[in-house]
Amino acid sequence: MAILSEDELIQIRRHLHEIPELALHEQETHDYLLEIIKGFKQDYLTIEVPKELPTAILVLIKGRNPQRTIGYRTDIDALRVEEKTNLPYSSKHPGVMHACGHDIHMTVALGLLNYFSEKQPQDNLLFFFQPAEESESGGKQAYEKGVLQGKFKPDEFYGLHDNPELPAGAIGCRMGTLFAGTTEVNIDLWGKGGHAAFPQNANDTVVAAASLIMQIQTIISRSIDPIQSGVITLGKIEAGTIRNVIAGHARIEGTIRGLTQKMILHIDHRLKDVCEGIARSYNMKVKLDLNQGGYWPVENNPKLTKNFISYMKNNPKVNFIETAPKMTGEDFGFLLAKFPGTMFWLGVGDPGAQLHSATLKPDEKSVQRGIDAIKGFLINRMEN
Ligand SMILES: CC(=O)N[C@@H](CCC[C@H](N)C(=O)O)C(=O)O
Repeated sequence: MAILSEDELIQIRRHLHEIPELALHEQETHDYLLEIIKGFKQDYLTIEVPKELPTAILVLIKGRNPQRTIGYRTDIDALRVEEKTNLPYSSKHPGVMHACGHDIHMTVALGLLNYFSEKQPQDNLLFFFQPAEESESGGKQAYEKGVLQGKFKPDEFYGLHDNPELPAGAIGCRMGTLFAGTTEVNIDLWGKGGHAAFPQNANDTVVAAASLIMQIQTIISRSIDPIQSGVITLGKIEAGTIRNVIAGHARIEGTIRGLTQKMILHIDHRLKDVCEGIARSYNMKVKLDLNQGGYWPVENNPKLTKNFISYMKNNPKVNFIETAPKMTGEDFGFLLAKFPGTMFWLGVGDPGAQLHSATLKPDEKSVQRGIDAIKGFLINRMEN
């Protein structure tokens, strides 16, 4: 195979968009990626599917005169979102959508891999197609299961996330923290169900959950320094079965965000206090389960990121935009705590939509522009 044209890349992206899969279940995506990668020139490639993480793919391109192994990571999973774009290549998997743009991420990675499989790089290049970014901490799992060891250990690591607010193909980055750390929150309340007409004989978890949700709102406004930042979003609540039965169980699911680990732990701590208070005042069992997994703050390495920004800023073909930190989470944060590197944004020019929205329609021009900018950076990095 020769170097893929922009049209061919867009066809690949559209196919990936049609087959979104949830974390750790990315089998069709994995098989399609592998089929494409096996179609590339194989002379310098070593391809491995780690048995410890079977939907992942590692591809090492042997360098001409390697001084280091440069890692490039893309995530491959999708979200439980029902697509509403009306695109002819909309998701064929009901209730699941590439609403976070990982189809764009994968296509950019394939474009880079395709280019360097034809034009052997100076350094070794490692491509990591990582499952489970949206949940289940695929990056942390890969690290802890020893997937990124031996010849697959990067000396430095790069990865991107698409950004609908930035123009298509623009590169966004900053020194320091790019993304927040997150903690997944699950709260179960157990009271006593009963007849709607006899609340005195029951212990209503809907009322307790409502009170808990309102008290949680005071954590950000009253317990943290307003100059610092944090978020608690409770995205899901379930309780009861029918209007005239008092619910004996309620469940709330949410996520905590903070730009430093200290802030996340502080919010975690306050949440525990509030849950304990609700348990006491409503006389019911409240179980709080907090799980940070691998969603650590994404801290860019100072030296490598300075070099990355300097290349992007000084390249007249790149629209570089210095960005503020965002409260999105990313399990690349865990990998950047283990390997020095840089995470950056790729603009996909869809300012009317947000990540995770059912109408997200990334501008496909971002794919080729992203490949060109990152390819230029990688070549420059290998030469310096
Ligand atoms: C870029 C992005 O949207 N990432 C996700 C990461 C999920 C974090 C974790 N599962 C949580 O919800 O806490 C995000 O929601 O920011």
